[in-house]
Amino acid sequence: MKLLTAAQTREADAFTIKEEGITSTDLMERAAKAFTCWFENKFQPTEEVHIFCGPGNNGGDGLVAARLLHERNYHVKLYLVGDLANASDDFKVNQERLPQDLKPQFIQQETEIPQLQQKTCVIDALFGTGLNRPVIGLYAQVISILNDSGACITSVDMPSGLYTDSQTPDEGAIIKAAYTISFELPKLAFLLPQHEQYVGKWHVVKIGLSQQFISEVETGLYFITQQDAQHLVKPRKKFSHKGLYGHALLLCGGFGKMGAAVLAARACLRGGVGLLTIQAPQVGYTVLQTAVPEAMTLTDKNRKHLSELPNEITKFDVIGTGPGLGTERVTKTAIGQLLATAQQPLVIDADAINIIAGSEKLKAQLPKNKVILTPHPKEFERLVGKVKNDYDRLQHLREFCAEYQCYVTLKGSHTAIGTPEGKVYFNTTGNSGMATGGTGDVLTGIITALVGQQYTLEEACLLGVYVHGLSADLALHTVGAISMTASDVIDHLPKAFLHLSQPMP
Ligand SMILES: NC(=O)C1=CN([C@@H]2O[C@H](COP(=O)(O)OP(=O)(O)OC[C@H]3O[C@@H](n4cnc5c(N)ncnc54)[C@H](OP(=O)(O)O)[C@@H]3O)[C@@H](O)[C@H]2O)[C@@H](O)CC1
Ligand SMILES: Nc1ncnc2c1ncn2[C@@H]1O[C@H](COP(=O)(O)OP(=O)(O)O)[C@@H](O)[C@H]1O
Ligand SMILES: [K+]
Repeated sequence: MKLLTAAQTREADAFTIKEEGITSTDLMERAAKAFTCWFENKFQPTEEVHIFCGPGNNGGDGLVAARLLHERNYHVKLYLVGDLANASDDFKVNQERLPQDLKPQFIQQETEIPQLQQKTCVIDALFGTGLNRPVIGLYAQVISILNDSGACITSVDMPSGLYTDSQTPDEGAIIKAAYTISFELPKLAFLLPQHEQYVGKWHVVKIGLSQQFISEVETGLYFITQQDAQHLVKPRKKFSHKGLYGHALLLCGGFGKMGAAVLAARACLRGGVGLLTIQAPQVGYTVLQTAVPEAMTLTDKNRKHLSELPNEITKFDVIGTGPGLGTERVTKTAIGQLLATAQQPLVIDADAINIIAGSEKLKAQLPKNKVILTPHPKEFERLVGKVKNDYDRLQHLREFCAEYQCYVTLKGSHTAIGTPEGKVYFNTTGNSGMATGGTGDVLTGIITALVGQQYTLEEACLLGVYVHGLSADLALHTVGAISMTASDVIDHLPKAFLHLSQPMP
């Protein structure tokens, strides 16, 4: 599914209005109804609801929500903030439509800003996607007082003051919402960790924006939905055999870190690979043969560290490497050999990334259109240098993928997948239970398995991160976030694949 910029969202609104032959006021009514419907499910009419409206259409939504909630017997207090001489047309229409017994209070100076009790229910309709400069002055004072009050703030479409798709300047005030209710699609800003304190929990409510416009508009930004993931899963054929699902090689593990190889290998098997061979240093032999009996194990000549590639490397369909390797000199040499000789796709993680990041020569040797790198943010910075903020990180992601013609799954709460053509996909599954050692090794195993099964590199990244997060979401029900381990994520992979294999409604 696509993510739209603020400008594209405005175009989508205008297109929908024209296509359906409705007025912008009608669309506003529809949007505010969708918002109110969510709100009514969340908050009881017993509480006071304080609604703060700005001068544009976001404020217009606030006015409609005030009218609708008032009709439903909520105790509404309505505040219209700032100079309303240039308020939008739909704002003015809806100000006229307020019932007689719902009198707004006007806030034109700081002394008129109400002091709210902790936990007071607030709707923030100051600014949405039309924000065009940082919020300062009176609006910033309102935002600051609301934030400091400890009120429970629900933002309409966007937390006011936050830019939709670019870095908000430091001087701009931003609402800290508990909930943000976005119209039709999520916004890029919601997916970036630096905005967690502003966006709170976000939900999307449908307002019937033109599907034709959304399908035709050009964007490089996407988020992965369950439907997308379901479309990717390839059912198995009745007369299939293990030879059809790929022979994967994992070059993983080192002294004291053989667990990483075990996790990657188990995840690779649960990811559906046909055959799996692991090459590991000698200390890993018994561990791997015992912990992962389904896999074949080759031992390195080195006792503690990976130092060589297997002889018959051409027989493997995909090679995954990195988890638990360490960065010993011998291992660096082996990774250099791998990049120089491997003909098959490579899934590169953890210490293999660190080794490559430390050498411009190795970076230049990354084979084009054959590599998936799976760094966490620190590993990514080792590859590209220090980044200034989350937008800068995304820019580096696009540039790196274009320069090296590779795929990168930049891991995080919403893992971002960069492609050589400049697209970025955000994952929507996963939870904080995954913030524990070894979950990244599991992802390496899953993606390696998918590439082995002839998924394209892009498909393997998209399905891999989605199913990885989905497993953790399913694990949440049984083990919770605090106790979750990487092994729990592997244990729930079967359920996750079953979930995605069910026929679509
Ligand atoms: N279009 C539609 O049909 C639909 C739109 N919908 C809703 O509309 C929202 C977008 O509405 P919008 O485009 O009117 O912009 P909005 O976010 O209200 O702000 C613009 C106003 O704020 C002002 N302003 C801007 N920055 C400022 C600042 N820093 N400090 C002070 N002032 C500032 C700016 O003033 P100006 O730049 O002219 O001085 C202008 O008056 C969208 O998020 C959704 O909620 C839904 O109802 C669905 C149908
Ligand atoms: N708060 C979170 N929400 C969702 N996913 C998370 C969260 N924290 C971590 N993850 C996921 O867990 C994995 C952690 O990977 P990584 O840091 O490489 O772990 P390790 O190196 O210990 O294996 C990534 O796939 C990441 O997307
Ligand atoms: K808002």
